[in-house]
Amino acid sequence: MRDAPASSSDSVDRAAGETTLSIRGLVKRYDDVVAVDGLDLDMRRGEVLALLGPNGAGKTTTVEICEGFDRPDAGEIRVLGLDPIAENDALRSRIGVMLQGGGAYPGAKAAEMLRLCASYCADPLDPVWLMDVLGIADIAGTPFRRLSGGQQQRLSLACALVGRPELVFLDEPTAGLDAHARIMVWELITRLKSDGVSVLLTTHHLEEAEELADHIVIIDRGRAVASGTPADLVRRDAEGQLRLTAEGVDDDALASALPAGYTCSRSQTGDHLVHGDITPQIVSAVAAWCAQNDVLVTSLTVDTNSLQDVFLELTGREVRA
Ligand SMILES: Nc1ncnc2c1ncn2[C@@H]1O[C@H](COP(=O)(O)OP(=O)(O)OP(=O)(O)O)[C@@H](O)[C@H]1O
Repeated sequence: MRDAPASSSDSVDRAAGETTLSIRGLVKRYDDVVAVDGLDLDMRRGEVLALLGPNGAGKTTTVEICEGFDRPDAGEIRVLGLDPIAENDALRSRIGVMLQGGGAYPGAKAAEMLRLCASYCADPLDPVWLMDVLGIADIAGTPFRRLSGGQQQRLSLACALVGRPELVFLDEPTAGLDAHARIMVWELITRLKSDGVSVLLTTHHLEEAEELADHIVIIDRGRAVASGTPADLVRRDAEGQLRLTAEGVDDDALASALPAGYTCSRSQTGDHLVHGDITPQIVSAVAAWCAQNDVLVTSLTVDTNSLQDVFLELTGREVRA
């Protein structure tokens, strides 16, 4: 990445890598609401860590405590080895923060805002180059309040990155972005990672976490309910399973066409799952049954859950306030 933060490593060995963020036993209460309830978390240098969870799960609270914007009620937090409250001055120049909802002066022009952020940094990136990379060069003279939601998001991201941070907190960085802008942000995050920058990202887009994250932690009601690589999570409980995506499948009829002991069920996302010893003959039998019953198969895969299945299984299907 031209003009980007100094490089250190390309890939991360989780066991061996240097810890850039460590959270132990984090608790945060707001009156009678327990926003974070004994959370443990680790991030390594050059790693993209995605925090997933339903609305109100405690993601933003966790991120804001790591940034030093809020005090924990209990627990130990170290960001780049520093206490985010007691050592905030030393920490601030080493991290980048993209808040949910911006945090900008409404009348300030886009380029002015970015130059102001750059002026606080010892060795900033070139603001003109950064606006170009993020596709917002042509709104440089536009006041913040007149920018579209997606342009405001990208400007906030530029402000988070201009100081060449070692660790970046991105709270829902692609919320409200169109497909082109989202891909641009994904490419930028990938480039940051390859330059050794650690990225903590919250998102509601599960495919974003699957695409970008080295490690995912799913949070529910302030607690980590699962963690692992995207591949680990989708393999969870999936051994001996064939997934069929197709309209018009009767699970009982399909099961009765297979040898004794095989069962069929619906997944949380509406796919059909065949359980049992999945052999080439069983895959072939399922495909043959679909052909005989005029069922068009759009996907047939072995031994995986979707991340959405795992997420819904762990956090339930009800909509949270
Ligand atoms: N300043 C605050 N005062 C009172 N309650 C708060 C405050 N900040 C967060 N909460 C509560 O703490 C809980 C966790 O909120 P948080 O914003 O951390 O969740 P989240 O996982 O980021 O949610 P979302 O995905 O909706 O952004 C929620 O019940 C929320 O209402």
